[in-house]
Amino acid sequence: MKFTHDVIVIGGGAAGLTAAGGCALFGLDVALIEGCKMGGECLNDGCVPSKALIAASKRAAEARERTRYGVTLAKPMVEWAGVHKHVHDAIASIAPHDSEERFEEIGCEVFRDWAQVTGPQSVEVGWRKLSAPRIVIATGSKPAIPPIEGLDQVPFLTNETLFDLDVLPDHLMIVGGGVVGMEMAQAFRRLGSVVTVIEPGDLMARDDRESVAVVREVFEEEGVRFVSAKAQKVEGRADAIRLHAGSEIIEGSHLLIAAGRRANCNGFGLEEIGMKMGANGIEVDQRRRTSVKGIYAIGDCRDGPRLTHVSGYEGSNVALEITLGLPTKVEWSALPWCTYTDPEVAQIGLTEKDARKKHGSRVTVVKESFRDNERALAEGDDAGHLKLVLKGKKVLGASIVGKNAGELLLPLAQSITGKSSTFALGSAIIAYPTRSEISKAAAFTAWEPTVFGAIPKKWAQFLAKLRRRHA
Ligand SMILES: Cc1cc2nc3c(=O)[nH]c(=O)nc-3n(C[C@H](O)[C@H](O)[C@H](O)COP(=O)(O)OP(=O)(O)OC[C@H]3O[C@@H](n4cnc5c(N)ncnc54)[C@H](O)[C@@H]3O)c2cc1C
Ligand SMILES: NC(=O)c1ccc[n+]([C@@H]2O[C@H](COP(=O)([O-])OP(=O)(O)OC[C@H]3O[C@@H](n4cnc5c(N)ncnc54)[C@H](O)[C@@H]3O)[C@@H](O)[C@H]2O)c1
Repeated sequence: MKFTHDVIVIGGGAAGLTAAGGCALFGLDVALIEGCKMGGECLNDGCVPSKALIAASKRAAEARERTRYGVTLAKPMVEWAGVHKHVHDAIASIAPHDSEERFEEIGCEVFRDWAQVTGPQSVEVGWRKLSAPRIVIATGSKPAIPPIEGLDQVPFLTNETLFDLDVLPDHLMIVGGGVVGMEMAQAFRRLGSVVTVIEPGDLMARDDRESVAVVREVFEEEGVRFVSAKAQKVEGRADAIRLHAGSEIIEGSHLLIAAGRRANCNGFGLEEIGMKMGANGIEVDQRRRTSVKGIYAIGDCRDGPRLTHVSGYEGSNVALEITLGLPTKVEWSALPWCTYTDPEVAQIGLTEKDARKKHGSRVTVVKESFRDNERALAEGDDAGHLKLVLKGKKVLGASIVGKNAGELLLPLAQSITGKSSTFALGSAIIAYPTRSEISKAAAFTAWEPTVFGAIPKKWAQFLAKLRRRHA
């Protein structure tokens, strides 16, 4: 069979761009197909706008605490048009990196239309029929819309519309206290909205409970209200929405649904070619191969962790497998993630709870507080801690809550993957005063009983005795 390309990549988000770019850099003929915006969710309605909004909200929060360190700031004036512009300027500044022009330059043939899979090796896009021995599905996900009575009758926001708001909500009700719900709750509260989060289960359920408790306390101090119930019914109209949750009726101006994701895996031909689907996404093996030979699925469209760096990781794995024929499995033992609340909650590897489930009583935990970190004390910002989850001296995971916690994950990634030991981390020279010292302190604490144990003590005493005798 004569193929039009070596590989067809469907989806121009983090996953698809990495796979397509990687294959093109090895000189393959790549078709890259994107039906909507290049850059996908992360750039257009995910990470980038949310982090830009968080940056604006931090500035407002800083000014709201008028006098600090003996310095008084003016009362913050939040101008929504300016915040909106900042968010969209941030998107525009990163857009060239993900653009059609850049990927054409790298060597991809870029198609800006919706793809339809017509066979295990063929795809139609617009009027073109493409074929390749390998296809990569990287079609992402959509916000999941929970079954709430009346939701089809009232206007509601999702991450796809939130960043286009033309006014700051008076009262934002958020259904879902997961990652999106929590990041946006604090951002909008700090910008001046009244915010109510409706969550029946644990807030940020995947994270360490002690870390989340620190965040919850800060949120409550800042005035975010939590309702511990399921959103069951909504009614009303724009600017006057009533939401029923448990025994409460909450009235707000805007409603944000942040209740998880649904994979984009239907309606473009995958079922017709017999592709197996899992509970929430395309079923894949560890090499991201689907049940249809020659077709891979990566990123948010398959079941599994939904994060930009995971999409990128899977994209490069699949590119290596396709270009060099190297079977490349995913490996999650050092998977990091970070929720950009203030304080941040960062996690890598296993939480204490998951480690205990897996390794039982062999798990030990070392906890260091930022109250013992001199940089944090000097800055008067010492909320939070680092928990090192260990089996013997091996790091299984770490949970950090505190200012810039996400920046502290790198040495722990190296420790989990065996590229650096806890001993190396505990004895490294770290610039003073930095928050990174907390990782060194935790690693050293893990070694303390061994370093100052009976044998080294006896040896030191023996040497001291010898010295007294012979000096
Ligand atoms: C508010 C919010 C904040 C987030 N913040 C973070 C963060 O801080 N850090 C982090 O790691 N993750 C974050 N995420 C998650 C992150 O955005 C996603 O995990 C990531 O963008 C997924 O990338 P992807 O390439 O798999 O999918 P997507 O980016 O969704 O890309 C899929 C692309 O495929 C296209 N497509 C779909 N079907 C077809 C078709 N048939 N034909 C052609 N094109 C098609 C779509 O138009 C889309 O552009 C956030 C998510 C949200 C909602
Ligand atoms: N910083 C980051 O890395 C970051 C930021 C934002 C989003 N993301 C990614 O985006 C994805 C989606 O985030 P999310 O917050 O939408 O999902 P999530 O799965 O984190 O949280 C969804 C929450 O909605 C709740 N919920 C569902 N139905 C409800 C109802 N009827 N009433 C009240 N609550 C209800 C659930 O109990 C759950 O806690 C995540 O997979 C995450 O990985 C990552």
